[in-house]
Amino acid sequence: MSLKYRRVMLKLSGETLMGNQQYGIDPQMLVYYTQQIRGLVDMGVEVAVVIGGGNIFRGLSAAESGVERTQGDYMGMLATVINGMALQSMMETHGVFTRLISAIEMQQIAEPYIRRRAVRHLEKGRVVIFSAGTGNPYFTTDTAAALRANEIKADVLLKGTRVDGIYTADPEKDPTATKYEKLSFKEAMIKGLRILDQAAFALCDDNNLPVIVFDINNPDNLKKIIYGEAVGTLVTNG
Ligand SMILES: Nc1ncnc2c1ncn2[C@@H]1O[C@H](COP(=O)(O)OP(=O)(O)OP(=O)(O)O)[C@@H](O)[C@H]1O
Ligand SMILES: O=c1ccn([C@@H]2O[C@H](COP(=O)(O)O)[C@@H](O)[C@H]2O)c(=O)[nH]1
Repeated sequence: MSLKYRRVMLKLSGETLMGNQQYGIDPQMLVYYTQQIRGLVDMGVEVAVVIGGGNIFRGLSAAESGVERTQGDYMGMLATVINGMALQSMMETHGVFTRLISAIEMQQIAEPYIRRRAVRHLEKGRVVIFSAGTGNPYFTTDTAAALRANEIKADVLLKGTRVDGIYTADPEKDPTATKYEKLSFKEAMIKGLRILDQAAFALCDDNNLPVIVFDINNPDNLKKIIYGEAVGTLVTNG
C-alpha cells in the first residue's frame, strides 16, 4: 500500500500524557506515544512532533489564579520542554533516533531551532521533537505545530487528542454535538470551533496545509491516516 503522507507533523496532547493521573506524566502513556511514533518511522514516514503542556501548566488558567499571564505562558512553554525530554528519553530507550529542539535557548538540554537543521534531521530518519512552543507568550502548542509544520513543509498536521474529531460543539460539554467528517478552515473559524486555536487554523488555511483531528487513544488510527483512510475530521481550504 502506498503512503498518502511522507512527512507529518504530529501534535500530541499534553493532557493525554496524564493518562489516569490528575497531573504530570504517566509512563505508560509515554510508552504508548513512543510505540505510535515508532510505527510511523517503521513505515518510512518522516515524523516531527510538537507536544503540549496541559498536563503540567497552562498560562491562561494560571492567570485566572493570579500568575501574571506572560510569566505563566513561559512556564507553560517550559512544561512542554519537560514533556519533550521525557518523550525523547523514552523513544531512545526503545531505539528510536530523536532530536529535541527548543524554541527557547537551553543548549544543555535541547538544540536551538535552525530550520535547515531540523529538516536535515528528518531526512536522516530522526524524529524531531519541537519543544517550548513558538517561544512566544499568548500562543499555544497548536499554533507552534501549525507554524513548524509549514516551515518544514510537512504534508499534513495531525492533531492527536482525546476526542475522535471536530464536533459542532465541545462534545465533552454538549452531548448533542455531532461530528464533522470534513470541514473547511473558514467554517471552523467562523463557527469558533475551539479544538484548534484560530491562529493555527489561519496559518494552515493560508498555506494550504491539511489538518486531521483524531483520537490518539485508538492505536490503529495513525497507520490508517498514513494509508489515506478517513479517520477523525479532515480540515482543508477546499
Ligand atoms: N468543536 C469541538 N470539537 C471537538 N473537541 C472540542 C471542540 N471544542 C472544544 N473541544 C475540546 O478540545 C479538547 C482538545 O483540545 P485541547 O487543545 O484542549 O487539548 P489538547 O490539545 O488535547 O491538550 P494540550 O493542550 O495539553 O496539548 C477536547 O478534549 C474537547 O473537549
Ligand atoms: O507558543 C506557545 C506555546 C505554549 N505556550 C504556553 O504553554 C502552555 C502549554 O501549551 P498548550 O498548547 O496549552 O498545551 C500554553 O497554555 C501557554 O501558556 C505559549 O505561551 N506559547
